[in-house]
Amino acid sequence: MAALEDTRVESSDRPVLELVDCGKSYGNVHALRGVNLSVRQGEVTCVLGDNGAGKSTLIKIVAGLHEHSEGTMRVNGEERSFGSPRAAQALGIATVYQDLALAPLMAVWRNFFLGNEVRRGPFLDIDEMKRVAGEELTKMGIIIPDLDRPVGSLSGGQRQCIAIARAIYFGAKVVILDEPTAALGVKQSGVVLKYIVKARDAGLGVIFITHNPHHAYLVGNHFVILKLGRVVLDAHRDELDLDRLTAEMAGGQELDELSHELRGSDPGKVAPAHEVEHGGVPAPEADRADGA
Ligand SMILES: Nc1ncnc2c1ncn2[C@@H]1O[C@H](COP(=O)(O)OP(=O)(O)OP(=O)(O)O)[C@@H](O)[C@H]1O
Repeated sequence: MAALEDTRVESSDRPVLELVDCGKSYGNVHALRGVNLSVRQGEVTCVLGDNGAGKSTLIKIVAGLHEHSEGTMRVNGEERSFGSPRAAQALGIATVYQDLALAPLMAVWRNFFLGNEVRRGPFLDIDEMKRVAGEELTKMGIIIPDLDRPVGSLSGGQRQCIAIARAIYFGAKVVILDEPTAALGVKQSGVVLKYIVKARDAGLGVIFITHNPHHAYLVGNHFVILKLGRVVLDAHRDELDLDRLTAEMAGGQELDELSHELRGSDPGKVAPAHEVEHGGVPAPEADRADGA
């Protein structure tokens, strides 16, 4: 499968964000152990993993919500420990959560500036905010004819794109996307995936958290699979194809063992996992929705 487009800027050699041997424990639960991750500008780094793999924990560390308990985190080569989301944002690390932190009843332009309002004296400078929001969204290829529309009336894909555009406008160098396509249908996922490519081409380091290897492979330059808090695969796009990524994500060997077991109990009904299309992964929710 080919990438959506390959017009990206030359990615830099030095990672903008780096985790070295990072770990996080909650009491005696080791949510992450020995995790190495390098995020480069102009690249999409996909972090894949099943439920409980440690994806949310990783996001929380990089977003400044939680401190890591082991290892080192570096931003532009300097060792850092954020302590708060504000500290992460100040270093250009923005997180777009699944629930988006957009206010559904507020207009598009108002959401774009939420928390960073432009004022003229004691008053909000509404004209200026509308002008800039319109200009920026258009520049980033997001066409929303009426900026006074409440954000809640837009499609899920458009909402994701506005949240990403907002992060970029306010100076993000790294943007972390927490399962941005998980709740979307095929068409809307496509809108978001195209926008991820735009963010990458604009020179951002994108961390794309997802369950879906098909979505990851469409836009990713670099793939990391987490399992039970550990990195089980860390590969560049030219080192693996979609089938291998899907099989690794599905736990190829475990699936083969399972299909072997199941075949023992009901022969003829269960195909060997490696013969099941897409490595035996059930069609993701997103792909079953109608995408409207
Ligand atoms: N606050 C917490 N206290 C105790 N254990 C936690 C806490 N947060 C996460 N864990 C545990 O850490 C492990 C990793 O969880 P995490 O939420 O990071 O996984 P995930 O990959 O995001 O999963 P999902 O896709 O289901 O959200 C799990 O075993 C989870 O139960």
